[in-house]
Amino acid sequence: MSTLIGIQTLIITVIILLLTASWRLYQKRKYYRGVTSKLPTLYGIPFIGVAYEMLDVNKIFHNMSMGFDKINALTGCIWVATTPYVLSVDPEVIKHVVSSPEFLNKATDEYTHFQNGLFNGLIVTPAKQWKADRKIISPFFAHNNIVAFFPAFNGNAISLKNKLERLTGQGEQHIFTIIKECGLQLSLLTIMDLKVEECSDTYREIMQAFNNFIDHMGKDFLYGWFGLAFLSRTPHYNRVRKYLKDLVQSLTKTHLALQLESNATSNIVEDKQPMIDITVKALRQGLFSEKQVVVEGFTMLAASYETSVGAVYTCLLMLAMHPEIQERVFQEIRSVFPNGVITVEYEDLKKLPYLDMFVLEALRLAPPVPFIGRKTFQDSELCPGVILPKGARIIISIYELHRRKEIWGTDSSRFNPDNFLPENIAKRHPYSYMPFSKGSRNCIGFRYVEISLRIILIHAVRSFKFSTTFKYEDIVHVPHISLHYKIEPPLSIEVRAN
Ligand code: HEM
Repeated sequence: MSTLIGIQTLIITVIILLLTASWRLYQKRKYYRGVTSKLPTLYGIPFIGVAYEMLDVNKIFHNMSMGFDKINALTGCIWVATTPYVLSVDPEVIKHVVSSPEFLNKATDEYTHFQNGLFNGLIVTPAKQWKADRKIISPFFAHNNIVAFFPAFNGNAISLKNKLERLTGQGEQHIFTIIKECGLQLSLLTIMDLKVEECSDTYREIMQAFNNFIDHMGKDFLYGWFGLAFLSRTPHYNRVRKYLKDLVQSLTKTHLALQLESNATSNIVEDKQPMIDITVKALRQGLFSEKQVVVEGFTMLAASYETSVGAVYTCLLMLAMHPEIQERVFQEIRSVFPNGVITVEYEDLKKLPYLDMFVLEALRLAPPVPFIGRKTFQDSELCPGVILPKGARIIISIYELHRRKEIWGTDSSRFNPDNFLPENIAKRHPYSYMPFSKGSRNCIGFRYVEISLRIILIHAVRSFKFSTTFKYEDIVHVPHISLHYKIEPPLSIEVRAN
């Protein structure tokens, strides 16, 4: 008898839960009817939406591309579980989104992995606080400050070159770890003013902790799509997080003491200012709290490292996979540095237009940040006739935008630096290409990386010839915190005679 009552109670509970969930879904669909009646919409299965399309990470970019083909439009709406997302690869819509103040907030669901108490700085700062924070940090990215870091950029590129040299003549080798080591060293130096000896235990510890942390964040990001982010928050994640937090906190304290000691009121600006000097100065002026100094430092460290190392690896890979293009890049670099490269100056960078085109094309086909997401904080017009209600999420797939056939032609996936000949650029909408996003909330570090990346390539390409047996067509990109490769192809490195 009691078993029967138990079953009855269970059935009634399930029915009530189902009815409540259905009612909430109905209300949500009603709330978004103004959008879904105007934009082509993929509803998928009730309560699941098209989430099943995202289960296989290796196919996400492919499925997204198919999705746009299915709706036969450049802007549409998809339901993932019970949440609608407006997706666009329409340059005109994108222009409006990234330039309008009502879209300045980030789509919090897509950035949950940043909310770990360390990384939740400028990238995810709510719009109302973001402008002031960005202004405080921006002197680090001022032209003169970046140029003052040229010796650091050159030193780092030489360090990478020396490490690659040890792999020459040894067949195909995995070089991504080496690139990451050098990338982290550069970020620690320019952002945290921390120079760590390569063979030291501290260096190994930081490297390991940082990579572990990024791996955890990657899981956090992928699980987060299904509301399961808590699965990634393991005790190990917390330990690594604490180690890194303590590290940045102690660096902050040291810098604060140094600044106070040297001259508490001095306004003399050093020739180059690592970012920590700028944020600690803001702390002294009462513009930042100590927590903000730590969070912004860490955010910058991670934002610069993860994206830059991906860009360096992609560029070397593209050179290896396209020998004729590599030869052109090399010949151009040789014409500017006929006797080899000792150091690269700012003026040298202006003499390498083909290298520029090559880099632009590499970031087109493998943009390190493949998606960006925004959220409306009031009802906002997306495009004529379509009003997004408050709280609507908009995803811009930079990856897909950079490959649309409507924009880049029928062989849009082919690696072709000529896409960036001035006459070809002129034919395209300016918002067809945006590896660093656009508008006021674009990548604050884009000049930093444009310069540091080119310096690395100049040193590397002038010294070595890269090749690989891995085929360009077999590359599979997967989303992580930044764009990753399902398989990271190994490269062969040979020393150039001259
Ligand atoms: C190839 C390398 C890089 C690429 C492709 C890249 C791309 C991007 C993109 C697309 C955004 C916009 C993100 C969004 O709206 O969600 C962004 C934002 C940002 N990037 Fe980068 N980035 C790169 C390197 C760097 C470097 C080197 C730094 C720092 C030294 C940096 C710091 C930041 C920060 C702090 C933001 C947030 C800006 C804000 O919201 O005001 N990035 N980046």
